Amino acid sequence: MASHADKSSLSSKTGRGAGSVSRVVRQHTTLLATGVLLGLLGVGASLTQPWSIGKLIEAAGKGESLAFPIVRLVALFCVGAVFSSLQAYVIGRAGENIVHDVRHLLTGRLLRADLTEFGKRPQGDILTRTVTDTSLVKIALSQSLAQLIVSGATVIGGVVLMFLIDVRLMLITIACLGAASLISLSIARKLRRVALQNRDDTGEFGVAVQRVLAALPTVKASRAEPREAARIGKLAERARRSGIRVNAYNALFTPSMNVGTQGALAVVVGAGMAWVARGEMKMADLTTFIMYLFQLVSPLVMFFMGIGQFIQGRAAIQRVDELARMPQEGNGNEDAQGPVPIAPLALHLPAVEFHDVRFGYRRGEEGDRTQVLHGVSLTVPARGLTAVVGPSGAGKTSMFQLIERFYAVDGGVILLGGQNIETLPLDTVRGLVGYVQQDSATMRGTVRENLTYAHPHASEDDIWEAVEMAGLTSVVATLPKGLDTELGDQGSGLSGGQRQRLCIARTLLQKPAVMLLDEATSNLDSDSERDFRDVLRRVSQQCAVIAIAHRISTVVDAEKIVVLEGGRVRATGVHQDLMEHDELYRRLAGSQLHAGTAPVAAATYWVRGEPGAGPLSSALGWPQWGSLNEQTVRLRPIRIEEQW
Ligand SMILES: Nc1ncnc2c1ncn2[C@@H]1O[C@H](COP(=O)(O)OP(=O)(O)OP(=O)(O)O)[C@@H](O)[C@H]1O
Repeated sequence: MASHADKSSLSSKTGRGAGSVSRVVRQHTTLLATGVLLGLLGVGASLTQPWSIGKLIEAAGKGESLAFPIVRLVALFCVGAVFSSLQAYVIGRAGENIVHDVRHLLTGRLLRADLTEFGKRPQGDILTRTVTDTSLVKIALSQSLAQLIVSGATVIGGVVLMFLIDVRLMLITIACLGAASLISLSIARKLRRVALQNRDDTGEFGVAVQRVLAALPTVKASRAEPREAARIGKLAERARRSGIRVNAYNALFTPSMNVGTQGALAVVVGAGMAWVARGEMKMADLTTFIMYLFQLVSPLVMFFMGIGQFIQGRAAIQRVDELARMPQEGNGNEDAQGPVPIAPLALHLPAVEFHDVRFGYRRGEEGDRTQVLHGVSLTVPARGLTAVVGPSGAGKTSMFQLIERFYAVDGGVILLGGQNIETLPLDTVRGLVGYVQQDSATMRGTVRENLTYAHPHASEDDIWEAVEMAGLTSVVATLPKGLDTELGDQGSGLSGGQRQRLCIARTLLQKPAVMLLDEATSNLDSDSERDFRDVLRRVSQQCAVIAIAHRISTVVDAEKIVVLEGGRVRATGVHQDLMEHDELYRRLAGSQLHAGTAPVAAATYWVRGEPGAGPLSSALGWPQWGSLNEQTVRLRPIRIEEQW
């Protein structure tokens, strides 16, 4: 994994460092400039304070009235304090505005990100960049930048005034502070390096934690807790070590400046007092000089710290810019088009057509692809159930993802209601197509929020109709707060089958023109699945339903069945035809059947001890599928190894 330093230098080489963040910052320059101006006014006030103290000492020495010098001094203190707190508020506000806009921009781009590119990045890394790095951007572009300007101005102003007071003392001061600054600069350089390393280490720790949290049940079921704890522990240890190094350099940084200042102070006081004693210098001037020297220390330290912070912040800016440059769906023009009214699809045209569609997932560099679909052509009528069956890895889910336009085809064309989907706005495509995914995504939130996710303004009647159609009414009745029951992450609080039905109800509520069901019934029990078949019948009279069939019973009823193998359409027809003419379909029909009834079938096989009654129905004279009812199917024995 390349370090940030490497990435940073790469970015600057390609000239891509200044990007989205700098565009956001430009929108806040007025507020930032106001903050800096207030800071400079505060600097002006504080630089006149030692001069005013000198005047007070002079007046006291001459026995003049002290009232005016004291009032002037207090007024300068107050003005300085007001400007400095106003500056802190305005700069802080600008910083919050910047971080808000950067996060808003990033979130928008992440939500519209091209899925291929998105899939290449660890989610923990995306989270770190969106949350932590944006905070560093805020610090770099508001606090550190203002700190650099204000403390820089204080240092320059102080140095000039000290030169005016006494050149010899100033040269002594520059020599001492210069030596200390050189040491501090070299420490700052090392500090930056270890701080970047610490950010990398902390980021890797975050990625590892996120990875196990996302798969905690798997970790537990695999008894991998000790291994994961050790692995994450090592990363935490690495972050601790680099954190300690950061701390060590930080601990050296300020004291090295302090030593320089204290050295300068000692020499200045010694030499100055000698010159005062010899009458070569006034006591008031020496006091003023020493006060400037004191006043110089803190801005000087702040200046160097500001440099360190700004450098770290620049690395964060580059990381954020890199994320914001993530390729976008539809070339990023989707939002510009705004919501487009969605017209229903024409009934006389097929709902979906694939014409010689070729597709492969991009891996790594451009051009490096895993070819998945090799010239798929098929037609899905505007009404009725079309089933897609095929062995695992045949490309069934990939076809659905192309219809949803999660990915773009490499060749051929997909038509939705007679129109090329690539020419339709994404919003229209996804409004027309409802998708129940294989791993049925349910989210944290109430059941109602999950149901209305694709159709937030659905009426209560529509919600209950969808709940009823998906067979969820009795489930909702048992929930403590009905539709307003809170679910945990990934919908925990419901069973797998209930979550799946929830996703089906959500898609029904969307009233899509095309409904894609990716093994949507895999978690349903036989009774629920039978009810759902009725639902499918009804829904398929309202729209086109394309189902990746897990259960053979879903396929039996389908108006059209497409058999996919190795990314090619191998056969198309109705169940009976395919059983008669397609060898693979016959085989698949058998194995899908077993997948749904495996435990029963396997147990039957071994208990009965009828090894002769094997699974290859046609070979062993098994009855034709059409003549089987569900009960016969459930009792049919299979070999144990077929489960695998
Ligand atoms: N995001 C991805 N990146 C790279 N390759 C992928 C990706 N998703 C799927 N594939 C590959 O594409 C091929 C087809 O996958 P797909 O999920 O479409 O198959 P499927 O027929 O739906 O399989 P299953 O029935 O097991 O769900 C597989 O070889 C798979 O490894």
